[in-house]
Amino acid sequence: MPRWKTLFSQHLRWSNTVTQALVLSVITFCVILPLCCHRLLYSYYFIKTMYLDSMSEEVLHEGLVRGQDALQFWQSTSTTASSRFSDIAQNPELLVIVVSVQRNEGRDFHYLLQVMRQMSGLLESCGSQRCAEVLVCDVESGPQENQDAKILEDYFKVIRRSPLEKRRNRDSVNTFEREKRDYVFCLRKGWELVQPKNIVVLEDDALPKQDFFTVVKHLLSRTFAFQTLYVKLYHPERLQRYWNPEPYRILEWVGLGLVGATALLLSFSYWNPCSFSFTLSVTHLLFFTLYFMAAIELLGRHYLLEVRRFSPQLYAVSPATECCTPAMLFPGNSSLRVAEYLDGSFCVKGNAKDIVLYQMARTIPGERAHSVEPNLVTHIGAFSSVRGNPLKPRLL
Ligand SMILES: CC(=O)N[C@H]1[C@@H](OP(=O)(O)OP(=O)(O)OC[C@H]2O[C@@H](n3ccc(=O)[nH]c3=O)[C@H](O)[C@@H]2O)O[C@H](CO)[C@H](O)[C@@H]1O
Repeated sequence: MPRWKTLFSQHLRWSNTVTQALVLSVITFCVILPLCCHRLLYSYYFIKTMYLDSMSEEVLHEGLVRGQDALQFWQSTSTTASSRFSDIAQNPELLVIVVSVQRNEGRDFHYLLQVMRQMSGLLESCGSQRCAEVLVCDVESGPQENQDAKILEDYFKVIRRSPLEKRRNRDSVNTFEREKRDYVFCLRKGWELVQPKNIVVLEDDALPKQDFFTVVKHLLSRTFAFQTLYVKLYHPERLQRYWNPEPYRILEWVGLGLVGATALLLSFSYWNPCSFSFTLSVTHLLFFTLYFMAAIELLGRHYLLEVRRFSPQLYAVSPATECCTPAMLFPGNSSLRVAEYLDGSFCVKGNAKDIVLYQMARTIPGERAHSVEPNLVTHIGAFSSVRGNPLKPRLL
C-alpha cells in the first residue's frame, strides 16, 4: 500500500477513536449522569436551586417528628424495663460517653433523646453480653437545666459537675474554650468512674448507625488502633469528595480509575481480541482511567463509600481528617493523653477542639490519628449550640 494511504487510514482510525471517546463522554457526563444524579445531595449534578430548600425542610420536619417520638418514647417507657443501662460495670471493653448541653435553638428536636433511643435499641440488640457501658455527660453549666438529660436519669447514668465546679466553668471564657473544657471533663470523669479499656465520645447530635458497635469492635481488634491517639468515626459528607486535598484519597481515586478501565478493556479484548493494538490499548487505558475517575467524582464519592457497609472488614482506615468531632474513638488510655493535650491549649473561634486535636496528632512526636469511612454516625443537629444559626438551616 502507498505510504499516503497508510497514513490516511491511520488518521481515520485515530479520528474515529477520538470521535467515539467524545460521543461516549458527552452521553455519560451530559446525559446519563445528570439524569441519574440531579437529586443526589452530594453529587456535583445536584440542582441546589431546585431541590435544596425543599429537601432541607423535609429533613428538618423528619427530625422534629423523630424528636417528638423520642420524647414520647422516654416518657412512656417503664423504668424497670430500661433502667439496667444505669448500672455501670467496672472495666468494660468499651465506654460510650454522650456529651450534652441544654439547647435553646432546636430544643424541640430533642437530639439527645433521639441519640439515646437509638443507643438503647443498639444495646438491646447486643443481647445479654452488653456491647458497651453508656454514660450521659450533662455539661450544662448555665442557670437552666438540661431537660433531656433530666428525662434520661431514670434510664442511664448521668454525670455532672458539682455546683462549685459549674460556677467556675461559667467564668468568662469563650464558648469554644468552654466546649473544650466540657469535653475534657467528660473524658476524665468517664475514665475515673469506670476505668474502661476503650472510650467512644459522641456529641449529643450524633445518631449512631446500625453498624456502630460491630465496626467499633472490629476496629479495636486491629493493631493500628493501639498506636493511635484517636479514630474519627464521622466526617461531614460534603467534605468526602476526592477533590478535597487528602493525599490518600488521590491514590484511591487513581486506583479505582485504573481498576475500572482495566476491567472494561479486558472484557472488550475478550469479546473482540483482534481489534486491540498495543498503542490503542495504552491510549484506551489512559482514557478510560480518566473517564472512570471523572464519573466517580461527579457522581459523588459519598455514595461509593456506602458500598463498604457490606462488611466491617471493608471499612477504610486512613490518616485523620481535620474537621469535627461528633464521634471519636479513643483506644486504650489515649483519652487521658487527649485530655492532657487539650488542657494545655486554649480554644477560640477558628481554633476549636477539633482543630487543636488534629494539630496535636500531627505535631506531637509519636502520635498519630486516623479516620474511618463510611461514617458510623449521622449528624442530626441542624442547630449549633456553639455558633450562631441561620434562620432556616440548610443541608449544604
Ligand atoms: C457536625 C459538626 O461539624 N460538629 C462540630 C461543630 O459543632 P456544632 O457547631 O455543630 O455544635 P454542636 O451543637 O454540635 O456542639 C458540639 C458539642 O459541644 C457540646 N457543647 C456545646 C456547648 C458548650 O458550651 N459545651 C459543650 O460541651 C454539645 O453538647 C455538643 O456535644 O464544631 C465543634 C467545634 O466547635 C465540633 O468540632 C463538632 O464536632
